[in-house]
Amino acid sequence: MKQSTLFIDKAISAANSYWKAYSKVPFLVAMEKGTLSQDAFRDYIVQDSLYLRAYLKCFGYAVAKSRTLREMQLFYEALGYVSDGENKTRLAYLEEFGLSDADIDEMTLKPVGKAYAEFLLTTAKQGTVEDIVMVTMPCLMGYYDVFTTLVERSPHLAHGYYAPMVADYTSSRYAAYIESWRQEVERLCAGLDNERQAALIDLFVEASRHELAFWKMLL
Ligand SMILES: Cc1ncc(C[n+]2csc(CCO)c2C)c(N)n1
Repeated sequence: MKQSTLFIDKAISAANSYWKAYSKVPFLVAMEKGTLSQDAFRDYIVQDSLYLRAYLKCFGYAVAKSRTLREMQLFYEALGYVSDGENKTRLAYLEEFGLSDADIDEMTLKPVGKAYAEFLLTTAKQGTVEDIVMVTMPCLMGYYDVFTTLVERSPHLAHGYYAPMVADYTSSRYAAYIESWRQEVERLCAGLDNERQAALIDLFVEASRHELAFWKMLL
């Protein structure tokens, strides 16, 4: 296979050791085997709901830091996409546990999730649009990678209790969304000098490390 020269693929290669580990974490293996407890899944939905609030704010910062109207629209749309798309499934699970987003507002992230959220928000506050993009991509792209790997390995996941969640992250709509971000990353980062590119890859790797820690925090 011809090796990709896209900037995003360079970043994913640099974070390869983390990405390879995602689908092997105890939480996901238990989900796959059908042994995950309701308590552990509830905890995930709660922690993830809290995490997503920080994640959404990053796109808010990106809107404010945009240099063109097109960039503003890109991040405004990303905010909408994450808030609507992701939310429906998450809200349905939350409801099943007798919780609402208002309840979540009163809850707190565990230290590992908090460290990830703080890393995202510090980068968003201090950084440029490119920094924000590279720090938010491991979440968006990593989930596609994780859930496509999982259903390939265990096709039954496309049907059971976790089906709505699995469908969200493996759909052709989601695949197209990822593809559009791969191209945006290229437009934004391909022309930057080596030093800037290296710094952006470092941010991507660091966010990937936090993603893995988040998965490991859950079980
Ligand atoms: C810790 C953590 N990391 C990644 C995601 C996945 N995710 C968050 S926003 C988004 C974009 C599309 O809705 C995706 C895929 C998550 N939920 N929680």
